[in-house]
Amino acid sequence: MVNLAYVIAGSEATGGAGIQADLKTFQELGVYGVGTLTCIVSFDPQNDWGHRFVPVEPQVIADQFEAATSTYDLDVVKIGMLGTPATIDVVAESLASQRWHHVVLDPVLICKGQEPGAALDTDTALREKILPFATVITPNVFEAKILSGMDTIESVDDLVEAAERIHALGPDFVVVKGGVELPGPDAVDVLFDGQEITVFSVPKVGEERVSGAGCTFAAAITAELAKGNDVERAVGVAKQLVTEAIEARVSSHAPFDTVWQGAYTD
Ligand SMILES: Nc1ncnc2c1ncn2[C@@H]1O[C@H](COP(=O)(O)OP(=O)(O)O)[C@@H](O)[C@H]1O
Ligand SMILES: Cc1ncc(COP(=O)(O)O)c(C=O)c1O
Repeated sequence: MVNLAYVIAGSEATGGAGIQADLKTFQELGVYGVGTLTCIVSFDPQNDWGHRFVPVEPQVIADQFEAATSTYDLDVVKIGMLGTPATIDVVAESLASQRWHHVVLDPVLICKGQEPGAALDTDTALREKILPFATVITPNVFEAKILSGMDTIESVDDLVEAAERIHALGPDFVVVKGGVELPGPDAVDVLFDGQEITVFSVPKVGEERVSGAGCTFAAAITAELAKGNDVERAVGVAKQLVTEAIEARVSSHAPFDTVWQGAYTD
């Protein structure tokens, strides 16, 4: 039987993050990936090679959704970067038209190419319109602070408190990722299912933030859920895969500091 997973996310032109990383991760885990593109992120030579962000027209997003869901029976979806309130509106309407077994939300707020004020609008729209669909949400420390209202997240106890607060917003499962942001030797994530906390911890691979790690992690959770695994097992597989991917990128001396290239090829 072919397992299918769906992703609604943005393109990150170097292939390290975004829908490219999502689809590669699905493939790596033996799941057929179907994708709907929400925005295009590239580098802007006019702006110190910072991010250039272009949203896809809402109607085109709706059309892609219709094509994907009328062709395949999709009931597990990952939501990555949406980017604007208008995109969030159309994705929320589309999600409401189907029944989902799992909706994995990676609450990417904005990328560097957007005005800082855009994060607030996007945050409000995500909370109001997409969060109610999420069965699993995977915030990093920055996103967890915004969603939980906590000023600081600096310890495993803080990750736990953030997970509990975010759980109260509605998702069935919350994974708060400490990553390199949490001080200490380990990359720690906590999963809260409303009753129990499970801690996933590995020694940090370097100290730098790795672009694409969050996309790969949430995509791996999604792929494992599409295979019928439970959330705790899916997070365990995702943690192992993302750690190996970061190790591979570091040891392969990828040409770009913050983007892992060829993570799965060594
Ligand atoms: N340097 C690292 N070494 C090991 N694991 C890491 C490292 N950086 C991030 N991770 C892990 O990768 C996953 C994605 O985390 P993170 O990078 O915080 O997400 P995001 O890309 O959303 O900021 C988490 O499981 C996190 O703990
Ligand atoms: C389209 C897109 N999606 C997602 C992300 C977030 O990537 P991650 O959190 O995995 O580093 C980025 C970051 O640049 C992006 O450009």
